[in-house]
Amino acid sequence: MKAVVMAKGMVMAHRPLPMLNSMFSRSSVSFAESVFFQGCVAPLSTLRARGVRIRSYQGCSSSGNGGGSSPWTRRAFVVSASSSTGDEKQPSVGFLGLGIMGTAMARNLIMAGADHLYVTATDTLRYDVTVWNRSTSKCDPLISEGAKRGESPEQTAAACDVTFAMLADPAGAMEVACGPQGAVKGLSAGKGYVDVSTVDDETSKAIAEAVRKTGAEFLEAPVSGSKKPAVDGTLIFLTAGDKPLFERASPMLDVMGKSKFYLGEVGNGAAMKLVVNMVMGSMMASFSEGLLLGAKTGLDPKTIIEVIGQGAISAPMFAMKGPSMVEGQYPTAFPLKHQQKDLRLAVELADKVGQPTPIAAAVNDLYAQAKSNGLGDEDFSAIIEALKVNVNA
Ligand SMILES: NC(=O)C1=CN([C@@H]2O[C@H](COP(=O)(O)OP(=O)(O)OC[C@H]3O[C@@H](n4cnc5c(N)ncnc54)[C@H](OP(=O)(O)O)[C@@H]3O)[C@@H](O)[C@H]2O)C=CC1
Ligand SMILES: O=CCCC(=O)O
Repeated sequence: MKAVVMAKGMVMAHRPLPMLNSMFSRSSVSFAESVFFQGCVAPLSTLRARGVRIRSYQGCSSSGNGGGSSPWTRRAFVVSASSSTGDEKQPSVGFLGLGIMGTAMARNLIMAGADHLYVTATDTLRYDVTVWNRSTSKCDPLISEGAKRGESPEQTAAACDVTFAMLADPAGAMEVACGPQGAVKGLSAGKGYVDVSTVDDETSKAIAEAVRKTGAEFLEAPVSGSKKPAVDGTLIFLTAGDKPLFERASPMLDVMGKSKFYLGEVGNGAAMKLVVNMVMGSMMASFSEGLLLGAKTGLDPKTIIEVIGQGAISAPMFAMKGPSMVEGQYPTAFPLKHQQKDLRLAVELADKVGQPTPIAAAVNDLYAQAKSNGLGDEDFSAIIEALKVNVNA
């Protein structure tokens, strides 16, 4: 069993156990007390009093050497430990796809248990996490933070009770689930596969069918919320599929998110996600047009953002992205290429069910053009650049 003893979001680094022990036994006991009272880190004595045997640990620091009056201020630790009984089975969790979202989500699973440290020793780190990514180097930071390395999606799914997948698009999700070394090959009765990628309903249904043929259960669970909510563990899960898996995976979803919706049949989660992102893509394009039109008429874009922020159309997205858009900066949280993929999938879904979506269709064309102009890896707020090009053309 491992115990996580840290505040969420801190940067990890290795430290030897003797150093940890000496930190808590010498004059820096004040560190242990002060951090404990801030609710960040439990002193080792507290862990031991709760029956946890310390084996080894990794230290971490949020800001260089701590930056406070004590060199240990704002430091925290991940401790590999065993309980005095040692007979609990840790649920094993696989995570396939360590991009912007997957890395942050898997990290929260690795860190799970920090909030429970004060409850019982057996509540310390609840998950034994195995990670896999196509570009293997993306696994390294999480391995150093306590995860195991998966050799392939197949091997990861075979080794884990529940496996999550967070892939770029339908093709990636299919490849990882059903490809030659796909997760489906490692699944069997009793296991679960949770696809949190944003895909269309047909892809999700095809993966569900392949998963269920193995006897395993399937849940689609695309997320609303971007990089920061993924880091903060405040995503919104839009789930559908096998209810028993929803229930089994709920504690894991709660580690990564702030809320979850269960929407019934597979396909409903995908549809809900596409509806939300269709609206979001149009909002961002419209906001961009407003900023550029205002600027052309001589208005200060910062004042436009302030006025919008106080009225009925205020949105956290405008307040968050607007100031950097005005500066021509687009730090990537949600890549533009993925926003275009979601618009394309939403328009295809609308076609399939016979619902006109002329606004989304036009906005999709705009994002597609921005992507072919080299903006695909920028944040989707870079759509404003495509409008600058159009206006000048
Ligand atoms: N970023 C965001 O704000 C949000 C994104 N989403 C959705 O989540 C998903 C992931 O997004 P994000 O993390 O931003 O994307 P990234 O582009 O950062 O990561 C994509 C991941 O997919 C992997 N991948 C792509 N194609 C394949 C393939 N054929 N086989 C194996 N692996 C593949 C990549 O592997 P490799 O590293 O090897 O390239 C990488 O791990 C997307 O569906 C996106 O629409 C949902 C909510 C918010
Ligand atoms: O799919 C990406 C969603 C981004 C967000 O909800 O902010």
